[in-house]
Amino acid sequence: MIEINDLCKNYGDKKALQHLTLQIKQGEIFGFLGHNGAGKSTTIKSLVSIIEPTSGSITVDGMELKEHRQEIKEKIAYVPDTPDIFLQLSAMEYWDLLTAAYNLSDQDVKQRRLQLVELFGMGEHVDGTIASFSHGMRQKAILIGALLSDPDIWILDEPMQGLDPQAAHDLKQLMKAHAKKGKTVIFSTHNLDTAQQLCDDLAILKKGQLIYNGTVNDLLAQHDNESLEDIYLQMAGRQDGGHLVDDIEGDNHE
Ligand SMILES: Nc1ncnc2c1ncn2[C@@H]1O[C@H](COP(=O)(O)OP(=O)(O)OP(=O)(O)O)[C@@H](O)[C@H]1O
Repeated sequence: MIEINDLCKNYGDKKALQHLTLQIKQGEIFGFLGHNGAGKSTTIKSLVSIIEPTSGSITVDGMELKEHRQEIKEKIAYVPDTPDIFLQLSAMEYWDLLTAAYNLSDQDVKQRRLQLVELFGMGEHVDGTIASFSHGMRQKAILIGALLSDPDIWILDEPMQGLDPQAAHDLKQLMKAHAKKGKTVIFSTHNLDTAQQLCDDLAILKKGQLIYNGTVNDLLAQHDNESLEDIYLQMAGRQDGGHLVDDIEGDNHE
């Protein structure tokens, strides 16, 4: 169980996260939704100790993150929202680096790495430098690296971004299978269909504040016959901007 209690993050005057409180249960797939700048990555980076919250706390299995940082880090695999890292390394060198950083033996990860490379169709690219990869191939290389160690908690920041439909489908299957094993999967997305397909619970953030926390089904049940997109846009979207597209493109419906 992950508990986020009254978490706040300020960047100067900017309140990126305001009093966020929620729980993420072991074995569930938990999704963060929200417009650009809503605070999804700030929450995720706080969970993986990349940024220090201004106030509030995070506990993982009863352990306070501030006091058990290393122990908790070892339970987590993290995929950042940009795959443009370690560009000068080859994919294999990058995976070897992670294998060493996580204290895994090459023997332990070899089979899993081969399986992941085959699944994501990266076989012919293992010796290519990450700099030479397309955006989607970089994303696949980062995903394979993160998933090498089969950790208790996956935290994936917009993981489908740039993936082709096959890879996106395969990743969703992996996420479901990981949760089915009793492990926890946390991800952010802008894709509402993906959220609807995968999430046991979700949080919708707006301008750093939590505006919904619960199941997709409960959210749909609260709004008779409306699509998740309509509900989401009513909750998180612009209140008054219906005329903007017509203003830009001209209203041809006279
Ligand atoms: N390093 C930083 N310095 C200053 N402000 C920041 C920094 N990182 C994020 N912010 C601000 O904090 C707010 C939340 O940003 P965050 O990256 O968490 O949003 P997000 O929901 O992940 O957005 P997106 O969907 O665009 O990735 C934004 O207003 C952003 O400009």
